[in-house]
Parts: sequence; C-alpha cells; structure tokens
Amino acid sequence: MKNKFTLAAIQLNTQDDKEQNLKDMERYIAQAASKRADIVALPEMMNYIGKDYLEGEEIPGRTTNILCKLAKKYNLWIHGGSISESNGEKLPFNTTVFINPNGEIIAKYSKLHMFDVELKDGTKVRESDHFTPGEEIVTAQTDLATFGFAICYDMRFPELFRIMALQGAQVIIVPANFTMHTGKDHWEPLLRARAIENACYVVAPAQIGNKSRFASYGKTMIIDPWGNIIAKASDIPCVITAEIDLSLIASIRAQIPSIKSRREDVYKLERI
Ligand SMILES: O=C(O)CNC(=O)[C@H](CS)NC(=O)CCC(=O)C(=O)O
Repeated sequence: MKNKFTLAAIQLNTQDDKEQNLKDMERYIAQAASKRADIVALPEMMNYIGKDYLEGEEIPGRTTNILCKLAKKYNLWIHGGSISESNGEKLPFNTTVFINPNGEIIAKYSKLHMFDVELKDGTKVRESDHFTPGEEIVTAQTDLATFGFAICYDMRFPELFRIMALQGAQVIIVPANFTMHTGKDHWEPLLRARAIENACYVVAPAQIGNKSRFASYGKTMIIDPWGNIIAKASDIPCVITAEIDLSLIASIRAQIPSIKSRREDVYKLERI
C-alpha cells in the first residue's frame, strides 16, 4: 500500500439541468486528473438538485456508468458523491458509489440519517419525505487506504465515524449539501471534530450556490488527522487537492491514543 497519495475534492453548483451537471462532473474529474490525483471525490446529489426530485437511477446506471468510464480513462479512484438510487416501488436511497481505477464499483453507501428540520431562518426540509434511509455502515479496504463513507447530515453522528474508525477507516469521505444557515456555524467544527477524535482524514466535497430548497454553504475541505484544514475551496465550483500521508495517522494515535483508550468496559454499547 502506498503511504502517500493525492486526493482531489470537487465543489459543484448542481442545479436542475442533469445534462449540464453530468458535463460539469466530467470537466472537473478531468481537471482532477490533470492535477495528478490518485482519487477524486464529488459532492452530494452531484447530478441533480431541483425543486422536485428526480426518480432514482439504477446502480449501475447512467451516471455511475459515466463515472466508471472516467475512472478507467484517467486511471483513478472516483468517490461518486451521492445520487438518487432507485429502490423498487419505495422512495429512493441517497447513495454514493466508490469506483476503482478499473472502472468497477467496489462499494456503495446509502445515507443513514435523514435531514428532517425546521430552521430559524425558515428553511424547512424533510428528507425522509423523499428518500429511504440506508441500513448499513460501509467501509472499503483498498491498496490506496481504508475508506469510510458518510453523507452530509451523517456528520452530526460521531458514533458512525467512531465505528468506521474502529473498522479501520483511515480516510472518511463525506459528500455534502449543507445549508448556509447551519454551515456557517457547524460545518467546520463538525468535520474537524470527526477528524480529531478518530485521528483520521476527513474529506468533505460540497455543493455551493443558491438552490431550490436552500442556499448551499460550500467550503469543500480536506482535514488531516490532527484536525488541520489542509485544503479549502473558494466559494466557486472548483477542484481542490491535498497530499494524504497515512503515516500521520499512526504517529498521532501514538501521541494521543484516544481510540485505544476507549472505556468499552464502561460504555457497554452493544454495537461497537
Ligand atoms: O435535498 C437534496 O436535494 C439533497 N439532499 C440534501 O441536500 C440533504 C438533505 S436536504 N442536505 C442535508 O442533509 C443538509 C444537512 C445540513 O445542512 C446540516 O446537517 O446542517
């Protein structure tokens, strides 16, 4: 396994023109490849955000087939930020895919926690009216690193990240479409806390721009296991990159053994 590799995160302003969104995704993946990225990650709902909800795509399907071709063309890993995944007669899942450089989908994750809120700024969202929550915690061991997967609102649930860290996750990818109202106060502290408490990298590709339901906060960022923000996007659609050095994880965990010194004997949480 390489100890160091280059990770790119894409910030998008996805709107309700799916054809344009797919073109934008392709353009920014090409840009990430030109920056010699080994892996590129895209934001939540990367192919469509509109006032109504698209019906879901099969996986594999049109959007993921495009990503698989691009992964092979550019010989890189692609973490496909989420799309609406069809679920038979039921509401679709909000699902991300993880694609290897051979263009194969090796993992997929459906968002566990549904964003059902009424915010002081008037933002009212009921994600559970439009999506079915996932049922599984997903990590993937690869020759690059061991990755963990979450989506957006999931980042408010530290137990999910702790379980993925205990399952060996070294880099946790959290595609998002955060609201401006919550993002201005919570985005950075939540992401940095998940990185610090688990001594792992956290990568958050985000949506930016005004959308039909709420304005998106943006601030795509890559955070190291110490909690330093090692790359952060301007408020435009763009690609940011950072070098991932997995040896940092071991050195930080040797200094601060917060994972090892957990009091499982006291917590008695059946799941962990
Ligand atoms: O609805 C769509 O089009 C795509 N899905 C989203 O944008 C989701 C659900 S509305 N957004 C969030 O979960 C924001 C979480 C957030 O902002 C927080 O936790 O503070």
